[in-house]
Amino acid sequence: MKVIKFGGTSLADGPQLEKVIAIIDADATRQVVTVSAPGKRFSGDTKVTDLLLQYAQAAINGDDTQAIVAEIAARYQAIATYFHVDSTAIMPKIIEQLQHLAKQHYPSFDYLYAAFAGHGELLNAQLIAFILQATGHNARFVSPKELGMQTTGAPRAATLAEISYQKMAWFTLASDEIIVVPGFFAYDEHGYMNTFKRGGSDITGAILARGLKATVYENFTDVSSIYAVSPKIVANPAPIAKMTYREMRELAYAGFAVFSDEAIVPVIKAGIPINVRNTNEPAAPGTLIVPENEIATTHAITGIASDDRFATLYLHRYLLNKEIGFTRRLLDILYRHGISYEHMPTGIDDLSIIFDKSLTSRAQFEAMIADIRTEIQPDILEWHTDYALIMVVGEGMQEMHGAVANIIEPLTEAGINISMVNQGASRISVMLGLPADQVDAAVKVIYEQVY
Ligand SMILES: Nc1ncnc2c1ncn2[C@@H]1O[C@H](COP(=O)(O)OP(=O)(O)O)[C@@H](O)[C@H]1O
Ligand SMILES: N[C@@H](CC(=O)OP(=O)(O)O)C(=O)O
Repeated sequence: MKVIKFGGTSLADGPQLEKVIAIIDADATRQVVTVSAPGKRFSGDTKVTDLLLQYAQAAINGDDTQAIVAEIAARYQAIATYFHVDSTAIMPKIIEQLQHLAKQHYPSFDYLYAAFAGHGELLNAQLIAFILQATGHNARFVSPKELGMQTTGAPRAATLAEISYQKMAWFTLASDEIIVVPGFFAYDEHGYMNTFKRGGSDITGAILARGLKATVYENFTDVSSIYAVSPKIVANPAPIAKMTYREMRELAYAGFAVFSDEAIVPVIKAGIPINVRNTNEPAAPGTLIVPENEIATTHAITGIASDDRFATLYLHRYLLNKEIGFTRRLLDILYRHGISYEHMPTGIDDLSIIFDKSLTSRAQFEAMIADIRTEIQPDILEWHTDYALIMVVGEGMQEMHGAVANIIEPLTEAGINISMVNQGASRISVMLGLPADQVDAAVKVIYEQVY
């Protein structure tokens, strides 16, 4: 059995869903179908998830929500209309669930946002199961709850409770049936809808692959390959035919938006290969992501990823490295404010902390900085919100001599100033930190150098 996941771009409208159904039909073992919410139909369009977040905001503000509900419903209606199905049997249910969202009580705004956002996938899975049935498939909608999936943690950045896998082992799939499972969300122990982080339908697919013991996890998107560098930065970059889990995890963390970094973890545990493929070119083999022992390294560097979602705090204080308990006091402040950090490179008198801006609000950061000023009293404190990281990743880097010099020298020649270099911990990557406005230029220079 294969688990297949279709991203928002693969489900944006009727013609896209038609391609998806052809892909399901082409292989009888593609029985577990995970779906995202309808994504962008064209550049500048708005994803249904983002429309739902607008709806959530309007509901919080007490604004009139009729127009936004109609806009969201129209996205589903257009898909139903394309397939000429009897939409009176499904659309009223979709509209009712949308309207019900604004009438419910939530423990906090975070729970409210999570519930609104997750409905993009919930309603799409219901609609797709309905269309599959109407077009002669033995298909049914299956909720994450029915499968035994249970979330834990923050409502909008949840993780799966480990107990879920025991429950999932009890789920039985008939030999000839197709199940359609909404991606991106599940319910917590109190029954509240929680979502994984944005892009989290990839995570659902990976959980299903592990929990239902798939032979492969096929992840269908809108590119025929994972490329050595983002096609948004370099035109026609080199495709990657095969890579390891840990290469993918590091690259995904640092900006390869094509696959979510957290989605690697469940499949690693089960050793299931991931195959990233293109809905618009289903015959292309795509990229295979496999365990470390299944790959013979062909080149030292597999990929170069970059992301500007970071901020950095720089602290300078003489004899900082001699002061016992300094780091602990600093981390206590972060802990008190509920802030997690990404990296903390240190020198003898200096320390930087790199944060992921998408995880923390501006107000939280400001309160944290105020406490650091009073409690730590650094000689210099700088806060930079436009910070980017580049990850140069490859299994072959472990044996490569002069890897860092090979990357840094051409950047220096190009006048690009790198403020942080970190190699070592993972042995398969070099991490560079730099101002966000220089990141694309730096990625191009590195790509030219290593490919
Ligand atoms: N290294 C890369 N290789 C391929 N695609 C990449 C890479 N880095 C970023 N992307 C982007 O990821 C996009 C696909 O991911 P996403 O938008 O999440 O798709 P989906 O809608 O299928 O979930 C591609 O269109 C591409 O622009
Ligand atoms: N729809 C959710 C989850 C997701 O995975 O979407 P997509 O497949 O469009 O990246 C989001 O926008 O975050």
